Amino acid sequence: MLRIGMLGFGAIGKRVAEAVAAGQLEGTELTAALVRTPRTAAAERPDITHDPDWFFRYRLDVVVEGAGHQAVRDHAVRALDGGADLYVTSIGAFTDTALLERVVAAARANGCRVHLPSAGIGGLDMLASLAEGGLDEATITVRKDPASWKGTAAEALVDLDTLTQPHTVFDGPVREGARLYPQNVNISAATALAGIGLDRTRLVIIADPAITTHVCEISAKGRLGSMRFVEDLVPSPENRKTSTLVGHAIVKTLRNRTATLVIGG
Ligand SMILES: NC(=O)C1=CN([C@@H]2O[C@H](COP(=O)(O)OP(=O)(O)OC[C@H]3O[C@@H](n4cnc5c(N)ncnc54)[C@H](O)[C@@H]3O)[C@@H](O)[C@H]2O)C=CC1
Ligand SMILES: O=C([O-])CC(=O)C(=O)O
Repeated sequence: MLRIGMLGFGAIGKRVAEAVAAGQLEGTELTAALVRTPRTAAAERPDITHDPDWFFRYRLDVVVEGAGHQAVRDHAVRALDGGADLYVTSIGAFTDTALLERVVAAARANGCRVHLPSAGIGGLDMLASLAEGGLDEATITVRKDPASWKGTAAEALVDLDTLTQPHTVFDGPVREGARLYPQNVNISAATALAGIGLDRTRLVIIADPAITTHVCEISAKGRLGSMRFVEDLVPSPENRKTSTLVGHAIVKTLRNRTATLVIGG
């Protein structure tokens, strides 16, 4: 039995829990989940806690983070020191390269692995393959409706409520943009780490009143050729900043862990 600990129980964590409960992840149990604040729901589900010491008392094979950058900073090394493999979705936390190095060192010291899953972005397999031959340039554009940028740095740049035209709220290196928008563009950090890195990958972020979905595009060029990938995804009713697909993608990634036949990757 694969024992999963979930950091976060929102749009992503609940989808993993649903999949386990529905028998869609064979041989897997959701052993415990860690959330930020004490919740009444914890009374209904004793396996959900806000107490890290309680969470880490469980023996876990896998810890899946779907909680945010601070959770990566606070709990990633501890999860690995406990002997679990770690899946991180808040990949923008690794714009802090020293943190990534600490996490990888902890994994190595404990004989564990760190996974940065595709989650909300496609095309990383192709991008990483292109990078094997050397990449000259890579750009990721993240376009979401104005409501998805509420509570972010974009609010200081533009009135999101009265926007009538697409507005570019960031254009620069991923290392800077993924830090500025921690809940919305983790996919840009995944793209950068798969390709030509956090400083050389260009990130363009657009608040677009003409759309109601998340439209993200990767384009890259190198010695082996070029690629262009576009996705157009439905926002999660649980968290508008997150695409509904992300939780499903994590379920697929976890299924690949135990599957006999693995496609892609
Ligand atoms: N790589 C990717 O494609 C994507 C990554 N993400 C990342 O996943 C995170 C979670 O996304 P959602 O599930 O939509 O968020 P959500 O807001 O629906 O749920 C977040 C959950 O994490 C918990 N949490 C927050 N901070 C915590 C902390 N410091 N320690 C423990 N628990 C904590 C909250 O209590 C809540 O249960 C995002 O903030 C983002 O960083 C989100 C979407 C796509
Ligand atoms: O689900 C998405 O739209 C991507 C996302 O929020 C992120 O990368 O943080």
